[in-house]
Amino acid sequence: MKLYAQQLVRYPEMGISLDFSKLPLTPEFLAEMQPLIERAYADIKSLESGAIANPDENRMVGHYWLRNASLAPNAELKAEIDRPIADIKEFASRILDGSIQAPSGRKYTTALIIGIGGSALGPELVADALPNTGLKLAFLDNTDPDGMQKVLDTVPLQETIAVVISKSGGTPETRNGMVFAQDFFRKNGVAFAPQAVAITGCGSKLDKVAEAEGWLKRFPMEDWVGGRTSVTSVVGLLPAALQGVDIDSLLKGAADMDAKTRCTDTAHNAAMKLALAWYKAGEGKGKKDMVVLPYKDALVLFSKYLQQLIMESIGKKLDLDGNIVHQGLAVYGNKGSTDQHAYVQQLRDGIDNFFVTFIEVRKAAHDQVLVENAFTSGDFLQGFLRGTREALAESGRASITISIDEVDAYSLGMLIALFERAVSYYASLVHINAYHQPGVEAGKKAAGIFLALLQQVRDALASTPETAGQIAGRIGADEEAVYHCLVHIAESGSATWTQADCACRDTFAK
Ligand SMILES: O=P(O)(O)OC[C@H]1O[C@H](O)[C@H](O)[C@@H](O)[C@@H]1O
Repeated sequence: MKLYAQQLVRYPEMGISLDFSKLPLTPEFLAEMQPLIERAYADIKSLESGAIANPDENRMVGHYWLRNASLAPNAELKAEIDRPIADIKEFASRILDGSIQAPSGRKYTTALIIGIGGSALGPELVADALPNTGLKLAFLDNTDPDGMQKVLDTVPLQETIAVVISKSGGTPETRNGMVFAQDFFRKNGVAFAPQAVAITGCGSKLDKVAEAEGWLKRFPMEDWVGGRTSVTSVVGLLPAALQGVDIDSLLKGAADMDAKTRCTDTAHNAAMKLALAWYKAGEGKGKKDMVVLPYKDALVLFSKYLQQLIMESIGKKLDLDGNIVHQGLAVYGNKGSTDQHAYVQQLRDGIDNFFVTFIEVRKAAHDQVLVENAFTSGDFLQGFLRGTREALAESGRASITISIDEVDAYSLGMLIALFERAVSYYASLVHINAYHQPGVEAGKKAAGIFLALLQQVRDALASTPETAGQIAGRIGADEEAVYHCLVHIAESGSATWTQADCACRDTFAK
């Protein structure tokens, strides 16, 4: 049998196949990995049965139940899944058919989604990948005031429903997005609360604000769903339903992939094979980055989505026994064949520190135009995919190719579940906790310290010009940090800044 056929995992009834022939999982490698493979199957089984799979936060990890509620360990949890889905569908259909109208009396046409990280990347992926037959979606996914203003300037406020998403309900960027949007609504004479929906944990800060202000609707978010695996929860499903996506199809794609990759026969388990390929490529230590190259514009955000899913899950300092391991799997990518005109040069000829995951989409709805002789654009796209894959292989560069028939709600659900499960398996293979993110806290704490210093520096600014060093000396703070506070204060218009030849002699005054 040819290698490409030997190294293929196919689920023809689902329209997906994975070709590992350019990163072959040899019988010897599989035999060597068998003990770890068995551990990974046992781990995912206990995770799906409701074990505390996130020991640090003492939480169950239940995103797989979201697409098959019967797996949830008890009736209460099962109801927590079924009820919101019915609720989402009912709410979205009433928004779409106009039976819930904006206070202006108009039908809603736009949804402004406010969230960040796991509370934005999934909805953004779905919004970009799938057709829009319902509301137009716009996103505030950062605390950059100029970025937010740019988005707000495009939304018709009197027919815009605002959906604020935060699992914790306390993420500063999302709170800032909400306050910024509220301010914009107010300045334009539109009340925010009657057009606002919250998706958040019960009793969170956001939940309390939404309740106190009488927002249109609050959807609870379960504590056993992590942000980066929340796209098949209310976080992803409500925006998708508002966009007009068939959310049952999305869930079905994910459920079917879950079912296929629950089997312990590795030869037929696409997610386990994916995890094993990652392991093989990077020797179980993440020594090679994963470049994601979807040859379909609709999937351009997929690499960004996978970046969080994989890097926040796998990038860990400690293993489950507390040993320092500094695990990780770096992910980047854009789309083929655009990348061929950007960084594929390095992939082919430069440093060999990566493997590629090609994503091929077999069908194209608009491929009737002959662009050269008998060839269409789609022929070229296919040619570039196959050509790049071969050219990389010729120079010894490994790749995996995932092929799907088309990008629709079903196949997107399928891809999301495939990678979620590969992450679960890979985390077990390398023995780390995939479901916490302790490292993220360090940046948040440091930002808090900066803000406290910013206030101190603002209060300390005098009308006589002083250098950062002089102010730092007066308030007993670090000179470099004070300098950056002063520049920020000056650039926001609250101080004058006289620049000297050398930065350390710059002076600042009120
Ligand atoms: O949904 P939220 O609680 O607002 O969290 C949004 C995001 O922020 C955090 O910093 C985490 O690192 C992410 O995993 C999370 O998705």
